[in-house]
Amino acid sequence: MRYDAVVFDLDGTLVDSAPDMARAINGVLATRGRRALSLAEVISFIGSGARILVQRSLRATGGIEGEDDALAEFLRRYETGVDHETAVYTGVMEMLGALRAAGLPMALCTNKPEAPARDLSARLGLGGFFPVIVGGDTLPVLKPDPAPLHHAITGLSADPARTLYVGDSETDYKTARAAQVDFAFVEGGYQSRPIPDFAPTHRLARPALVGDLVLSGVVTR
Ligand SMILES: O=C(O)COP(=O)(O)O
Ligand SMILES: [Mg+2]
Repeated sequence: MRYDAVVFDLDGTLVDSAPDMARAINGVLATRGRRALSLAEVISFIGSGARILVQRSLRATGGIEGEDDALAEFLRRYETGVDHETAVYTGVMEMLGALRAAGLPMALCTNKPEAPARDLSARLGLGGFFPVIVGGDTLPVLKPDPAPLHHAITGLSADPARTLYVGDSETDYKTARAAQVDFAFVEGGYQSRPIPDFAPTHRLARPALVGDLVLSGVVTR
């Protein structure tokens, strides 16, 4: 058994995007007279998409009233600076290059809305690796519903049974499980709590190791 396609999560898996998300949400909070969130707090709120990030941030600083306006302002602020401080994790460009050279089709499946996901990928030089990018607003449902992952796999014309999903969060784990797709958990991303009943197919200390895992053609369960 070897993998014929790989789908990646974005935030906390391929890129360290939390600083720009923190700047945008703290801008929203400042205009409402709320306190600023620490980077660690923001990281703990990432993983379920922009609306949930805004909801959690408002709730943590006094209450969720005005959520729709706050979400619109968050997206405006975020979209004007998606790549100010966001960096691709070490070794990721080389790993993606190696997978592409081996002919593996690759997609992104992120809960970040599709427009900033595409913009960020393009700005960081990742866009060319991913003919398919599924964001948190591409479909009516987002992860952990399995539909976005299935949509990405279908977009690649790949076989779900031979596809690996790579992510950093409980949301990604649940998504892969619901989609019945093998899952490689990348440590050191934005997952700040232990995941209940956690049994990923693979655990990797860093995202760059996806290359060795997939290109070795060996599946260790
Ligand atoms: O934007 C989020 O909440 C999470 O994004 P991710 O799915 O790329 O980790
Ligand atoms: Mg993530």
